[in-house]
Amino acid sequence: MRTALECEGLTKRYGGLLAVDGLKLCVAQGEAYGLLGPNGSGKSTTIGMIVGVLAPDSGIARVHGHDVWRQPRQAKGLVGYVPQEVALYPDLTGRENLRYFGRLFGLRGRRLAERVSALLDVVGLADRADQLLGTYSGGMQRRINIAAGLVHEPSVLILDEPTVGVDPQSRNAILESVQRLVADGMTVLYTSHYMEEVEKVCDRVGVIDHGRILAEGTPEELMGMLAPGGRTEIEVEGDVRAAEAAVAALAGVTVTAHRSRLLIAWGEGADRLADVLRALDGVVTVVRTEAVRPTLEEVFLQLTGTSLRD
Ligand SMILES: Nc1ncnc2c1ncn2[C@@H]1O[C@H](COP(=O)(O)OP(=O)(O)OP(=O)(O)O)[C@@H](O)[C@H]1O
Repeated sequence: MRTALECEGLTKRYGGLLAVDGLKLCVAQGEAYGLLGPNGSGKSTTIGMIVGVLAPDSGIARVHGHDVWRQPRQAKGLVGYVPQEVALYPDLTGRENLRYFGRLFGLRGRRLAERVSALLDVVGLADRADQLLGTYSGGMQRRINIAAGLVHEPSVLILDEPTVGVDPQSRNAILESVQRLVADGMTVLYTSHYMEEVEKVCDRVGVIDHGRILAEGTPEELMGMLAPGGRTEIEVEGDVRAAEAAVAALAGVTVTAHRSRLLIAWGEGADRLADVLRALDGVVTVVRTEAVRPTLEEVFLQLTGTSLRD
């Protein structure tokens, strides 16, 4: 496994505020890593130090082994950075905007034209390419911003909350573009405070708060931390309170009732659905049983005691 991106002891203070606190991060080549945390948790500050626009107080960030501060040219050339703010020209078309960024990176002639066309395809905007950027929706402008971050063929793409404030259709288009890039081998660092996004796009997720990674793992691993044995929802017909009491009498099973449904949390390694169904026999009619996946939001709540959307 080759490391594409690594941070060690990365620290940044703003006056008395410790925004990023000794952060350690390692992203393998071809991996999509999600930094998931609420507003103010230190995501943008971390990214600023990785892309070389913010000087760390201490610690180091490396891209393919190049120190971002000691070898900035090599490191920055390998990174495509998509900031939260759209930094484009409204009076140029989408294609002209991308041509402009391509020229900044030394592309000319046919190579530039081909690269721009390919990028318009990646972000799904080929059909709007020759209209003025000012006529695009906010979400479309974000997609051109992503294409601009890719113009110099970086090996690592860093996206800072790329879907904030965009309409659902554009949000899906953005997620699909990132998924396509990952499938084609791009290394991605993706920040978000939406767990369903990092679940969809990322192989591994770090939960960040107060500038520290609190937990790290695949989305499944993070969810497994919450209810080790998983949970099951059982829809019943009849006296749901009597059903709740019958299940509560079983050892090692936690049950709560909501309307016509029982939510059952199993203890570690103990899926006792057969026992539960036996306990319900003659008390209520079981209509449906379904395994429930915990959300990353619940994981975050458990880790930090605060909601992800604070
Ligand atoms: N230039 C600055 N001066 C002072 N404090 C700052 C500055 N930039 C960020 N902060 C503070 O540092 C902390 C981390 O902010 P940061 O922007 O990195 O978080 P974030 O997770 O990216 O949040 P958001 O999604 O709101 O951008 C916050 O408490 C923020 O208020």
